[in-house]
Amino acid sequence: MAVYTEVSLEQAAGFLKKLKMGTLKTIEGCAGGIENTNYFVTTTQGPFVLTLFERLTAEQLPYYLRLMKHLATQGIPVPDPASNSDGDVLHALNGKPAAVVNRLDGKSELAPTAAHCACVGDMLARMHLAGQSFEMRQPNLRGLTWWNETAPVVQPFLSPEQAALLGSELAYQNHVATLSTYTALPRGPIHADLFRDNVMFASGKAALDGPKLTGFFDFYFAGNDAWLFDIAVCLNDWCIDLSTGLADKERTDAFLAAYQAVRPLSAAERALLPAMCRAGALRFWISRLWDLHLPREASMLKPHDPTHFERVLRNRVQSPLTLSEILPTV
Ligand SMILES: Nc1ncnc2c1ncn2[C@@H]1O[C@H](COP(=O)(O)OP(=O)(O)O)[C@@H](O)[C@H]1O
Ligand SMILES: N[C@@H](CCOP(=O)(O)O)C(=O)O
Repeated sequence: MAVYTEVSLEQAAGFLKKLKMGTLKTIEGCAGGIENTNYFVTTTQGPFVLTLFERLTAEQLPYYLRLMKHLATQGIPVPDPASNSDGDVLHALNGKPAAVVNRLDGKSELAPTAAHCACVGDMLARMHLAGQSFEMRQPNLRGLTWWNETAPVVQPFLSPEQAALLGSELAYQNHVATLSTYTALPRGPIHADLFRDNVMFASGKAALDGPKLTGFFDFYFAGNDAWLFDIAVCLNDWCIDLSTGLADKERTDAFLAAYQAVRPLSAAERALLPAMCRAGALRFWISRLWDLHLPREASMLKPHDPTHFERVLRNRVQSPLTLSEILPTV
């Protein structure tokens, strides 16, 4: 659980009342998540999620919240932030920036099949296309610049062998960023953290006919970047065997076929997918090392295991995706 800032029932009730969101009935700290303080709240108007932002600033937040509103308006299933009477979606509570969004139905699928991966690939491509008309711009704040800044901070905690891998992969990604194929990658708003725990699927009777995706959420790492990076982040989580860190071919093919049925990959994307899979693994290895070794104060906190992404990274270096996986039969 991650609750960094405590909110009392009275404080939440007053806050929701001012937003004209009904009378508070229940409030409960959310399990899962490591970045923000989240509470499930139920009011007379329904179930919502109240988020207090711990890391993000009032300058960065409008991009994420407006992007969610834009995507929701375009028919992509994402939480829609509540506005006040002035149309503002960013509020404040207990000295922290805060937002309230509708609570998505269903639950996360932590053991996805190829069918779940196909649902995510399909919706990710739709989300990328819908994001094209979003006018705000903000870089991916967990991109190459952040990796270059953060690697020296985590490096002292590594063995010589790990430090060598970190150094060589960082050098490789700095080189990739200079390639003309990299410059040619199509770009737009990306989620950048679309892991299994950031997607909801229908549960119970609603799932009897097969997986039904009910939403993407947690857009607080989103930014303008290569769509291919988003694809790589997904492949590194949805299509990896968590016990070995190895890619699962059936799920990889299902994800890529579904994505490409909506938006076929360009030549530059096909060329750089193996490199972006390494980039995606490097990004989360660094951030998990950072979270583990330089934690913030939290009343409830469960850091993720960095060695998992070290292993995924080594596997992505040793066994890059083959062309048949990159271009499955659509
Ligand atoms: N809009 C939402 N609808 C339903 N559940 C949500 C929603 N937002 C967050 N949650 C729940 O809260 C948990 C933590 O949210 P998350 O955004 O992942 O936190 P963090 O930003 O701290 O990583 C999620 O795992 C999910 O169960
Ligand atoms: N997905 C990241 C951690 C970010 O936390 P989230 O709960 O906000 O997705 C990881 O697995 O390292």
